[in-house]
Amino acid sequence: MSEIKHNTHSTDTQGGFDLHKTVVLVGMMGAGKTAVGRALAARLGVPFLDSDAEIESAANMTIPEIFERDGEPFFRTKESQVIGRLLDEQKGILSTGGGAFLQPENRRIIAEKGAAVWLRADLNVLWTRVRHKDTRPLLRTADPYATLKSLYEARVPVYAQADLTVDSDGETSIENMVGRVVDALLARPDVLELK
Ligand SMILES: Nc1ncnc2c1ncn2[C@@H]1O[C@H](COP(=O)(O)OP(=O)(O)OP(=O)(O)O)[C@@H](O)[C@H]1O
Ligand SMILES: O=C(O)C1=C[C@@H](O)[C@@H](O)[C@H](O)C1
Ligand SMILES: [Mg+2]
Repeated sequence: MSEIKHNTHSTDTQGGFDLHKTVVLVGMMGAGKTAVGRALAARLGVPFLDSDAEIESAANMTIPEIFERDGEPFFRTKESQVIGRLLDEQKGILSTGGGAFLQPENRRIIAEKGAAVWLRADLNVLWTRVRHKDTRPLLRTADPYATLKSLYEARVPVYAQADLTVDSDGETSIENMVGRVVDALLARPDVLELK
């Protein structure tokens, strides 16, 4: 009987991975930075960090509460501090908030200490993922779709400055996205290698 040969693919890896720098997930609200980031960290066996979650637990408030009480500029300052600290503390997967990569100083520190991966998704896909949730203060407007669209148009050229882009279409499961990100990262041996 002939032996069945498998392609060498991220999903077949059993020997583990060597992560050389923190992978920083960037992209719009609903891109899957948190959901894909958590599953990616589990796949690679590395810590998962989320700047939004860190800010919420440090403040003991939700992001909408922080925006309401202290304002967006305060949140952005905290976000930069948290991203800087997390990049210094340990290597892992760092999911950022949707606006984090817009700040030039954040892009500089991410480029210096990590590798940025843009999780790209079409506007309509993002909208279906965020429309029923009230957890994004920037979308608390009279026309949240129009707000999402204008943020999308303004931000896409900035996200495109990430080191790598991984596309998510409407049908892509979170596990599939993890496979796509792993494959993209393995093409960058300065970031990720098989053991
Ligand atoms: N590829 C995917 N397939 C199916 N569902 C997804 C996918 N990516 C994300 N989702 C779902 O979309 C919703 C938003 O995802 P998530 O919270 O990870 O986005 P985010 O990029 O972290 O957004 P934010 O910038 O607001 O933190 C979640 O319910 C998540 O499970
Ligand atoms: O896109 C944004 O600017 C934001 C996205 C979320 O992750 C949070 O960081 C906050 O709601 C702001
Ligand atoms: Mg998130």
